[in-house]
Amino acid sequence: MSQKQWIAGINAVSASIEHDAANVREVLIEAGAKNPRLTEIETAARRADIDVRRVATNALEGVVGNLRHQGVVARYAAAKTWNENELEALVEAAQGKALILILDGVQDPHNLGACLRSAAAANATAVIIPKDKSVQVNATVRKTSAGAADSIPVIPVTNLARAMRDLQQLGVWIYGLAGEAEASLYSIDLRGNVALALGGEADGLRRLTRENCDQLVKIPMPGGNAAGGVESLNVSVASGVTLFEAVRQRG
Ligand SMILES: C[S@@+](CC[C@H](N)C(=O)[O-])C[C@H]1O[C@@H](n2cnc3c(N)ncnc32)[C@H](O)[C@@H]1O
Repeated sequence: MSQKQWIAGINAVSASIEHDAANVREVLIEAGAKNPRLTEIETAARRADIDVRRVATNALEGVVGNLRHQGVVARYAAAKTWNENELEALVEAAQGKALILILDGVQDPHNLGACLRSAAAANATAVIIPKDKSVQVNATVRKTSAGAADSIPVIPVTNLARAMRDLQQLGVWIYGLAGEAEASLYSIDLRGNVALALGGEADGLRRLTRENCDQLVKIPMPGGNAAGGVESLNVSVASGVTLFEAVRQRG
């Protein structure tokens, strides 16, 4: 069953109309707004047979709260939601080339959105997030992901350690990304069934997650601490670097 979600902002709404009009149920535009891009959205929505209404600003805020809406929001029938029972079929369908991103406790919706965008661009199989202690896919994540939140399977799991063991049973090798690891990302083979586990902004990989990885690897930072006082990369940057090393190796 699909879920109704609101998306906000000029780029997000126009992209949804352009790429996925069938799932856009309704567009609300701020009454009296003069921005020509809003008029373009109105025209595109009407052309795609989507209901469009001009409404007061507080009606827009009523549906998306504090999210920056730039005068336009859309009610979107989001893509299918996934659950952990579907992981096995996804891994099997990848035919020995599953590429899974595990995000252990990412809190910032912009970071999760950026990770999903990179994962979709890398043609990853799925992204796994814990149901607890992690931001879930919400309107901000959807907006930041530029549509990826609805194109890549995002699987919230109740027990991340158990999901990792299930993946290992399916023949998936799990690499944990940790700045203090001995081995370098560039020394490992990422061509088979692999999962890449990254930690949240403040705490990194939790102990149990770390213990369930087959190997920990680092992204070498030549400047490191000495150069700019930087101890680690942002989780979305680290995800992008790691996913695209896998893409490079897979040719
Ligand atoms: C902002 S960092 C977390 C920093 C956190 N204070 C810690 O102690 O790990 C978020 C995640 O990005 C990944 N990461 C960041 N820099 C990395 C590096 N140089 N090598 C490997 N992973 C890195 C790790 O998975 C980390 O948990």
